[in-house]
Amino acid sequence: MNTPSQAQVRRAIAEAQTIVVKVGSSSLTKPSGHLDPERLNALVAAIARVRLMGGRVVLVSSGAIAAGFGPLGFEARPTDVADQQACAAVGQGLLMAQYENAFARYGLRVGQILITVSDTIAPQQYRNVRRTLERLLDLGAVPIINENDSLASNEIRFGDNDRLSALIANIVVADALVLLTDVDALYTAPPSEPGSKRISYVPNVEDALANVQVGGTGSNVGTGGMVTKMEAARVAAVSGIPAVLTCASNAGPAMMGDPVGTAFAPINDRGSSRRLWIGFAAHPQGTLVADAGASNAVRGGAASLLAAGVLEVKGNFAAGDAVWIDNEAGEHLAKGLVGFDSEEIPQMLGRNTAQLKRFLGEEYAHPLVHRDNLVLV
Ligand SMILES: Nc1ncnc2c1ncn2[C@@H]1O[C@H](COP(=O)(O)OP(=O)(O)O)[C@@H](O)[C@H]1O
Ligand SMILES: N[C@@H](CCC(=O)OP(=O)(O)O)C(=O)O
Repeated sequence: MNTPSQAQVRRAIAEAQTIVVKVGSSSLTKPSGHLDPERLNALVAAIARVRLMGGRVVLVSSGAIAAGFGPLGFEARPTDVADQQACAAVGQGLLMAQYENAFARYGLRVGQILITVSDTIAPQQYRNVRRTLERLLDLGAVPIINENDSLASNEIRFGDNDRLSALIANIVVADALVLLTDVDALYTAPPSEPGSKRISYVPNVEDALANVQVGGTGSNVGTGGMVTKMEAARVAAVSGIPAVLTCASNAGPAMMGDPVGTAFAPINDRGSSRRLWIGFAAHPQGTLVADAGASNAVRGGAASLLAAGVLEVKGNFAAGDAVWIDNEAGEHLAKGLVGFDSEEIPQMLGRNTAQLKRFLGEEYAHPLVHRDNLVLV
């Protein structure tokens, strides 16, 4: 696709029907570990304006831990995981109570959704998340999403809401992603470094990653810093979704397409949300090893993976799970959703469609991975 101009990207954001807005902890809370109602109310006012003009907004809000540690008597954001989970349990309630009040002033309802990594991986849960979000939006509510910090174990956490917001933008097929933080834009280096310069437009985020020096969080409550925000902008760009990054006080102008913060151009056309999910979220549970012919066909991008071209199956998985498709050298060629359980596949290997039908029955005469469920890596 042709690289759009900054004005085109800003216009696309202004015209977005469905917007995912992500706001960081430092934009909603005070360093003492309490909510900052004034700043939260200002953000709600900006979102309500878009909502009342007919836009659909999904809010991914951090801040549970940062709003909970003060009321629980901690002087600073705790580092112990159980402490953090307890703070999140308290802070999430406070956060939602404040959002509910603030949105109610505009006659708007909010709906809380707490997500774990597995909800974006397992196909059934993914479909449930999607259906609930769509229904909330259809009913005019503002879904407010956070990671389920109190239940997620450390090993299987997103840990930051930046990447989660990009996945949510895919799930709801958003037209724009707005990343709100405590810095007004992306800089060529962390703003604390002398000489760092503000960047107002990133035509290709993958190229920019090589030229920008990104650092960790600048506050005592944020988590991912600019690294995870750039990753979120990259996932959005690759998914065909324009993004803008700026400070929370610029939320209104950012959503209106004004030239604030840093705009990121999409670098691909929009894919189907299902394919994007396979590409970004689905965790492969096993591997199908393709022979040379099947490897070429898969690499060509338009072919299904047939049992006749598969040499080996590895791992335990069920029909519908994601699997790697590797070549004989063990290189990953593609990721796909497999049509059969791992135990069913060995008897199918090397057989063409007619043989599968004759020896195993009609229900086996199908590709192992259909091309619609396959994404090249
Ligand atoms: N190249 C950069 N440009 C802008 N900010 C950067 C850069 N590298 C690191 N940062 C830091 O990232 C911080 C924002 O990330 P973070 O603290 O995680 O915010 P949030 O809580 O909003 O998610 C900024 O305050 C800034 O200090
Ligand atoms: N889920 C955590 C926040 C995680 C996170 O991404 O924080 P931030 O870097 O402030 O966006 C919470 O609500 O405290």
